Amino acid sequence: MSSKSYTLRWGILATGGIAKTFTTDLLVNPTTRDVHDVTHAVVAAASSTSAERARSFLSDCGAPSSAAAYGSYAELVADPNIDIIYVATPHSHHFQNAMLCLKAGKNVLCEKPLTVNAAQTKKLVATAKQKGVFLMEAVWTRFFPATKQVQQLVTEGAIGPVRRIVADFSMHSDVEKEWKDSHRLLNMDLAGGALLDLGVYPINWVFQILYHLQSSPSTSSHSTQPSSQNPLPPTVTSSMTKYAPTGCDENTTVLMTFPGYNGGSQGIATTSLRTSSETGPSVRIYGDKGEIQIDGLPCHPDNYRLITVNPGEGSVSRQPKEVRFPVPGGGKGMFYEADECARCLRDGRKESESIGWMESIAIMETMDEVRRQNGLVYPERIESAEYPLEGF
Ligand SMILES: NC(=O)C1=CN([C@@H]2O[C@H](COP(=O)(O)OP(=O)(O)OC[C@H]3O[C@@H](n4cnc5c(N)ncnc54)[C@H](OP(=O)(O)O)[C@@H]3O)[C@@H](O)[C@H]2O)C=CC1
Ligand SMILES: O=C1OC[C@@H](O)[C@H](O)[C@H]1O
Repeated sequence: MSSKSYTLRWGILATGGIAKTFTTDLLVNPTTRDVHDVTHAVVAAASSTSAERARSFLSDCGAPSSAAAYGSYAELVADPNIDIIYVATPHSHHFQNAMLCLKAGKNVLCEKPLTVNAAQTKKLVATAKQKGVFLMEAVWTRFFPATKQVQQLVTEGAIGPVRRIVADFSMHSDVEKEWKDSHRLLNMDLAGGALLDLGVYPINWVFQILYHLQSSPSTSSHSTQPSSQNPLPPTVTSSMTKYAPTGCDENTTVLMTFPGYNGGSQGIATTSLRTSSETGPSVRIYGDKGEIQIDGLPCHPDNYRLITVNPGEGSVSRQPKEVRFPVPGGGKGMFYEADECARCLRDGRKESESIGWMESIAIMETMDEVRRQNGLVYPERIESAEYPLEGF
C-alpha cells in the first residue's frame, strides 16, 4: 500500500440536522483519531429548498468556500468532482434519493434505515451492482472502536457461546409536548415511528453479533451451518403499540431467533418514543461465561463492561472490566463510518464487510415482518419500489 493518504471527495444531499453533524465530522483532521491512510474533502452540498440554503449549510459546517452549493439534488449527482454522496433526507426519501445517485454512477452512503422496506433495498443493491458502484447503509454504530472491541471479545469467546442479546433505544420524549404530528418521528408520510428510526439500532446490535457469529471461524463449533455459507436470517416475533393521532408505532419489541448459531440464539430489540435507554445498560450480551454491557445511547457506543462468571465456582466475578473510548478530535464519531467508505473505495470494494448488502436486506426484511405482524403500513407512495416517482 502507498504511504500517501487517499482523499475521498464528498457531496452532501440534504441540509438537515444529521447532515450538519456528519459534514462537520468529515472536516475533523483524521490524525486526531490516529488515522493516517485516508482523508475527506467536502466538495459540494445540495438543498432541495434553495442554493442559498446549501451555501449557508456549507459555511455553518466550516467547509471550504470552494465547495459547490446546489439548489437541487439533480445538480449534485451531475457534479464530476464528487466521489461519494451522503444521503441525509428522511427515511421516506432514501430510496428515491439514493436511486438518483446510483443511476448517475455515484457511490452512496445512505442514512439508516436504508429504505422503508426490503423491496426498495433490493432494488438499490441491484442498481449498485449494475452500475459497479459502492453502497452502504450509514449505521455509524458499527464503526466505533467500542463496537469493534465488543465484536472481537465475543468472537474470541470471552463470554463463551452467546445465548441472548437484549438491546434498547428509547427516546424519552414527552411526545405531545415536544413534537407536532408533522414531525418526522410521528409523520407517516415521512415513515415516522420508533421502529425505523430508533429500533433499527437495537436490531443492528443483535445482527452485528448474532448474524456475524454464524460465519465466524473461531465460533464455528457453535454454529449449525458451515462458515462458508451466507448467515441465516432470524425468525421474528413482535409486538407494537401505536401513537393514535398518526398511527405510527411508539413502542415496539422484536424477538429474533438466529437458527444458524447455537441452534437458536435470541435477540430482543426494544424501542419506545417515551421511555429512556439511559436508566441502565442499553445493550446486554449474555454468554455462558459472562456478559458484556454497554451504557448510554446504543447508536454511538463509547464504553463497555465485561462481567465474567467463574466457571465451576457458581458465582459471578464482580470485578468487571470497564473500558471507555472518548470520541477524539471534538467530533461525534460519524467520521468512523466515513473512514470505512474511504477505505472501501480506495481498495475497490463495493460493499463493507461490517454491514454488507445481504445484511441490510435481512434487517429490512426483519422490520418488514414486524410491520406485517402489527399492521403498520406507510402510504403507498413511500412504500413503492418504482423509480422515478414525481415529487422527491
Ligand atoms: N445516524 C444518526 O445518528 C442519525 C440519523 N438520522 C437519519 O437521517 C435522516 C434525516 O434525519 P434528520 O437530519 O434528523 O432530519 P431533518 O428533518 O433535520 O433533515 C432532513 C432534510 O432532508 C431534506 N428533505 C427533503 N425532502 C424533505 C421532506 N419532504 N421533508 C423533510 N425534509 C426533507 C431537507 O433538506 P433540504 O431542504 O436541504 O433538501 C431536510 O433538512 C433520517 O433518515 C434519520 O433516520 C437522523 C438523526 C441521527
Ligand atoms: O439515528 C438516530 O439517532 C439519534 C436519534 O435522536 C435520531 O432520531 C435518530 O434518527
